[in-house]
Amino acid sequence: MTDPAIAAHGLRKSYGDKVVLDGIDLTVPEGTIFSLLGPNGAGKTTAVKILSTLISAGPGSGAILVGGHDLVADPQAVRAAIGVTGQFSAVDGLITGEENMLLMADLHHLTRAEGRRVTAELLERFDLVEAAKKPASTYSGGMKRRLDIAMTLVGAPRIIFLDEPTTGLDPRSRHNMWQIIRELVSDGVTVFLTTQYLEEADELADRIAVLNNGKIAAEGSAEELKRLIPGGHVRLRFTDPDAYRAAASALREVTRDHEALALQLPSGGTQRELRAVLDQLDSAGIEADELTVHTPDLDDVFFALTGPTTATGTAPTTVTGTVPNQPKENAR
Ligand SMILES: Nc1ncnc2c1ncn2[C@@H]1O[C@H](COP(=O)(O)OP(=O)(O)OP(=O)(O)O)[C@@H](O)[C@H]1O
Repeated sequence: MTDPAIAAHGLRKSYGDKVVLDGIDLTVPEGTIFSLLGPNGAGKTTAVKILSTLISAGPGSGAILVGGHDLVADPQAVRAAIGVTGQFSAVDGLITGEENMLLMADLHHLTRAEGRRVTAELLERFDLVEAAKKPASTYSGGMKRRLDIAMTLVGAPRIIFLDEPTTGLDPRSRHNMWQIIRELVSDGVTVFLTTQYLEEADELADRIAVLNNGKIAAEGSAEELKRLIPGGHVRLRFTDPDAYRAAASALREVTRDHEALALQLPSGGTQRELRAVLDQLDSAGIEADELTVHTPDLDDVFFALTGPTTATGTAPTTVTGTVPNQPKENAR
């Protein structure tokens, strides 16, 4: 197995007596997308700034390796391996998109010819050829983000930090950005993504960590995180009131909805659990008109892990633990 792209142990940071990161561990395998989620002010940007050498980690932090280089001992090597696009764009609005790109090429000490080649290639890839000669201040939000990422790629980084890359973008531009991120990863780039959009983490991330009160409250794939939360259920709907009543007495632990002639059973939605329900109905000779499986979504996970109970100091869960709060009713 190759070394992880990012391996941080006991990452700490405080501002005055406010502890922002309270000794968190982060491991991101190469060529994957890792998403750090958390409410406003949880410390996501702080983590990105530390890992990208913009600010130093707090005293007492453990070893932090980025691209295999020690952050403290060799920050230059880390900087050479990474690209960062923050919440505030590096794009200079007074010059054209192309000039912004060429400036980046200069900063990376590319030769003139190489700078022009890379710029042309990236402008093409990010659909900015038509706009290339216009001042960047005239670009839309989506175009500016694309230019920002294109500028980050001039130095061919192996690890990219994207701090809320789609905030403020419309749905189409957001989907375009997701496609760009997927393409980066298929080229072998590692992406460290912070986002407030749970749907974005769900779509993109191989692994997600939820940051709350300075700690990682839970970490896992989107599916693993969803399994942490109670609230999955199976809903059976009937058109025949007799069938509905028969099913309600045949099945245990059901919640009844008389008006809709619907029954709801807690279930993780696994094949085995579904088969058990269907077997019970079969042996009672009942057929449901509709069966739907509802699984908790990442919103439920987020609310459960970052809710008021955890904020008052109750120990949050880990991926193997149990979640203290009940999720909101899953309305989707
Ligand atoms: N330079 C600083 N001086 C003092 N406090 C700071 C500084 N930078 C960040 N903080 C505080 O640290 C906490 C974490 O901030 P950070 O920007 O990392 O959060 P975030 O999770 O990225 O939030 P958001 O989702 O709102 O961007 C906040 O309470 C913030 O006010």
